[in-house]
Formats: sequence, structure tokens, C-alpha cells
Amino acid sequence: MFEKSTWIRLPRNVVVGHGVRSAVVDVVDDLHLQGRPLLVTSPTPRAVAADPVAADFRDVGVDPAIVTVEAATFDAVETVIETAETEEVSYLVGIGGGKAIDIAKMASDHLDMGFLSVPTAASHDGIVSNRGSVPDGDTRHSVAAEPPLAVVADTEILADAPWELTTAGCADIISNYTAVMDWRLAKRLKDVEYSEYAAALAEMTAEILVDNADMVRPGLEESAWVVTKALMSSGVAMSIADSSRPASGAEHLFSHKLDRLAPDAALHGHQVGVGSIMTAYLHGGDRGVWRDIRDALSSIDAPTTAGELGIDDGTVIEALTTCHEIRDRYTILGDGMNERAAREVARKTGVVG
Ligand SMILES: NC(=O)C1=CN([C@@H]2O[C@H](COP(=O)(O)OP(=O)(O)OC[C@H]3O[C@@H](n4cnc5c(N)ncnc54)[C@H](O)[C@@H]3O)[C@@H](O)[C@H]2O)C=CC1
Ligand SMILES: O=C(CO)COP(=O)(O)O
Ligand SMILES: [Zn+2]
Repeated sequence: MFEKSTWIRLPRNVVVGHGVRSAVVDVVDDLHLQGRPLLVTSPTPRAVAADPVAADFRDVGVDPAIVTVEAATFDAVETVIETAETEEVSYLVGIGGGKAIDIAKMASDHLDMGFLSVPTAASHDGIVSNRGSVPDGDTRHSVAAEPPLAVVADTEILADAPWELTTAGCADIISNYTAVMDWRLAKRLKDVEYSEYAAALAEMTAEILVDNADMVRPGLEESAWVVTKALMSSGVAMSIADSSRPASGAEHLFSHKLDRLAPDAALHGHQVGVGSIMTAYLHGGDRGVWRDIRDALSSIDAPTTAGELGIDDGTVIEALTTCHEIRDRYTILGDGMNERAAREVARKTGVVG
């Protein structure tokens, strides 16, 4: 008897392009959302996008509540939940980088309310995904959360954001190559749940981005367009898989560990990019694709070494040898690398000196 079933939750509206920030109110109308929104943002994105979105709401006779959060913590999620309850709002709008959007996602999951994702940086592939990443105790990786009802990505705002945020988004996409290698390995060795559609989409997204790398240049709005479409596609792959597997393997474990060992030293996307160079080496050895990954990262100005991340060599080695413990996710790291092997891969790939 055939007993499989699947339930894929995706946004209903995806609006990308020049000046589409002002379409947030139309998207809300299209979704038939009633009542007050709560805009969830952080300090810089507030000035860049949340205040203008609030003004757009007021222009159509809706009085939005706004909450500004500083860091992706459960306290911040609590603050958003409390504000939503006291301000009697009916839906949330996450406006900012990955952290502000993740907080809105987690809070809307808890409140059982819809939310819109309005990215102000093309820096991560959580813009569309049904995953939320807020550290809980020792846990740093994403967990299942509410997917956005809609995404409104204004390329004018995204192109104006600091360039390193865009290169971080590119690196988060390039890391799909090794994430998918890890997923296929885990399928072969551990028979983990696997979706060929999600894996192919994640891989193809990385390929399209790398093929178009010459269009990814500072100050070009077209770059924001190319990168944002890739981030959306990668997020859809996660939603199809109902897991971050298509976009997160050992290179993400490495980054999550760096977040603990060297908090706020580097951007998420930059860390996973450097991790991906090393885990590609572990998969394919010297003849593998690690050089292609390194060259793709360097062609879009993303870091390829510990020094460029602003992280010392010892911390990189510590992260490599311990990050397999971060979560129960089988990867090329198996049950962990020893220090000599970690030094070897980091040296051979030029990540450490
Ligand atoms: N839920 C998911 O599926 C995923 C979640 N993530 C999570 O996303 C986070 C990384 O996101 P990021 O955006 O890199 O970090 P972030 O949200 O901390 O943003 C980085 C900095 O850029 C600033 N910023 C954002 N937009 C700006 C603009 N237009 N102009 C000037 N500054 C601006 C932010 O205020 C912040 O200071 C990590 O916590 C990561 O775990 C990453 C990938 C997937
Ligand atoms: O960052 C992500 C995908 O790019 C989410 O992955 P994690 O589940 O490892 O947090
Ligand atoms: Zn990521």
C-alpha cells in the first residue's frame, strides 16, 4: 500500500524588484489580512525600511505597532510575542537581516499568526524558508518555524546595503554544493530522508549563481536581483525538503560552532563559505571541487581564509574538530576530525597559514 504524503508550505506572494517596498500594503490586501500589523525590525533596517513601511501603512489608514530587537535571542522572541499581545496585532512583518526575520518567524510560529518577510539585505537564504534560527541554550542551528505568507524584496534597498552582506548571501548559496554532497552521503550511509527535487534545486541554484558571478558587483541593483532570486530558490529547496539539509551540511556545523567560539566575528554566509572550501576538500581530496568553490567565493569578494574572516587559526581548528557535535546530522565529518587531520585540511586549502 502507498502511504507516503507530503505537505509543502511556501509563500503565496513573492514580490521582488525596484521600489517594491511600497507594495507591502498591497500584498497585505491581496492576502486579505485584517487588523494591525506588528513590524519586527532591528536598528539600521528600521531607518532603511521599517519606518517607510510604517508610513505606507498609515497612508492607508492602518496604525502599525513597531518593535526593534537587537539580537537573535529567545528574550527578543519573547519581547515580540508580548508586544504582539499587548498591541493586539493580527499579523507580523519581519523587516531586516536574517536575525530580525528569524525572530519574526519564531514569534509568529508561537503566536499562530501569519507573517511577511521583508529583507533589507541579500545576506542569507532564510528569507523564504520555513526554518527559524534563534540560539536556544547550546543549540544554534535552525528549527522548523512558520514560513512567510509573502516575501517583499526591494532590490533598491538590497543594493544599497553594505556590499559584504550581499557577498555573504552569495557564499550561503555557494555552500549548497557541499550541503548537498553531505546530504547524499548521509542518504547512502544512514538512509536519511532525502529529496532529489530539493537537492537538485539547491545545487542548480548554486550553479546559476556561480555562472552569473560576473553580474554580482558592488553598487549594481542587478546583483541584488540575481542574488535574491538565488536566496529565494534555496529557501524553497529547504521548504520542499522540510529540512535545512539542501542548504546546510558540515560547512554550516562549522559556522554554528564559530558563532559560539567567536560570536559576531564574521557574517553567517562568510563562515559557511570558508567551511565549504574545507568540507569540499574532505569530500573530493585534492582533485575535488574545493578550488572551484574557493575561486567562486573569491570572485565575489567573499572571504576564503581564517584571516579574512577575522578569526584566528586555532579557533578554526577547534571548530573543525568539535562541530560534528552541534546536531544530529550526519556529514563528511562523521564522528569528528582529529586535530592533525583538521590542521591538514585547513592548511592544504589555504584557510589557515
Ligand atoms: N532561517 C533560515 O533558514 C536561515 C537563517 N539564517 C540565519 O540568519 C542569520 C544571518 O543573517 P545576516 O543577515 O547575515 O545577519 P544579521 O541579521 O545579523 O544582519 C547583519 C547586519 O546587517 C545589518 N543590516 C541589515 N540590512 C541592512 C541594510 N540594508 N543596511 C545596513 N545594515 C543592514 C543588520 O542590522 C545587522 O547588523 C544567522 O543567524 C543565520 O543563522 C541563515 C540562513 C538560513
Ligand atoms: O543557514 C541555513 C541554510 O543556509 C540554515 O541551516 P541550519 O539549519 O544549519 O541553521
Ligand atoms: Zn546558511
